[in-house]
Amino acid sequence: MNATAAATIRLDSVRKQYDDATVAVADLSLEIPAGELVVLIGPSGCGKSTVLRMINRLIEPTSGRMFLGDEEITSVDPVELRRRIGYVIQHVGLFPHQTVRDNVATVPRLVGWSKQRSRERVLELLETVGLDPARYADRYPHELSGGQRQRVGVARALAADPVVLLMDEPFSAVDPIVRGRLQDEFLRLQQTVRKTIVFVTHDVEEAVRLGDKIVVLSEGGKLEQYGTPAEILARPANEFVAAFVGADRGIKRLAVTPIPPDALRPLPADAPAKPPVVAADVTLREALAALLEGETGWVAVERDGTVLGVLTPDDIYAVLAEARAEG
Ligand SMILES: Nc1ncnc2c1ncn2[C@@H]1O[C@H](COP(=O)(O)OP(=O)(O)OP(=O)(O)O)[C@@H](O)[C@H]1O
Repeated sequence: MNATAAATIRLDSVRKQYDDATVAVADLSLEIPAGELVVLIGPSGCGKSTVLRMINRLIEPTSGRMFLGDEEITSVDPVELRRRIGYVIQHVGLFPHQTVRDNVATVPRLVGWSKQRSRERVLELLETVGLDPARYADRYPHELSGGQRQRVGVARALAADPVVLLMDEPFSAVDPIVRGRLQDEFLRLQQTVRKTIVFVTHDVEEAVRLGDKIVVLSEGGKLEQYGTPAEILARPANEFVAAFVGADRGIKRLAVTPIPPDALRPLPADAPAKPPVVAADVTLREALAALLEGETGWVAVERDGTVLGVLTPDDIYAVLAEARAEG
């Protein structure tokens, strides 16, 4: 897929105060690098959606400035701006009386693409999000499952090749299994399209799984920490972040910690012919899952068919304890 260059998003002392004096976002400065997926998390009401909706000007900031690349977007025409920014929300908001094909073609048509170009783009995108166009393009939204509707929502948001994608709890209305699958697909999609994505969730696990970086906000849109998932789990900046990411952050860290090659032990002489095995590039979480499924009490780690060594539960524990001590 031909991707338009992604753009850096910069917020400079952005504030939103409502008429009733509620300060949703007090004074937020933040830079989201081009092509990265940054997740906003924080307790309910802390201003996550407000931040997102200020970026596409569905909510007008009270003060401060916002930039897309070098362009200040605080004062551009909001309708024109929104054509350059994809937006996906929890309940998708597909047009119920339009087919999947027409829903996805909404923005390409608005921006004046030819019928032919729009049609090709729709087919390409449906394939990309895992929906066979022959089966689904002419269905209506009510003829789809929740997960399929969410995929159409993502395809629609990507249709006119936006420079930025804003996603507000896009996967929280589907069951955990479908959510896991959508997250996996979405990560694969991001590998291809490399958009700048701002993703809101209240789910720490989702943030850790998807985010290149995570922004932890507290009430009033106050920035508590901005860092990679591994940094935030290993070294929460303060009590607020530690409490928010949870007492089980050791477990969560498994998902962002690679297998350290120097922690491997030699393959035991009495190893069975088919021990549990994982590839060397998976995380400790996958290694632990494979280990727990087998009966050996360890898991073999291999690269290109060669066993590099084995990992035991004690080794996994030691890696986490070491990282904690460093933090
Ligand atoms: N129109 C409004 N008038 C006054 N206050 C508002 C208005 N809209 C939102 N707020 C307040 O702004 C704050 C931030 O709301 P926002 O929806 O951004 O939070 P959030 O972090 O996305 O919450 P959640 O996780 O519950 O969706 C909340 O305290 C909310 O009550």
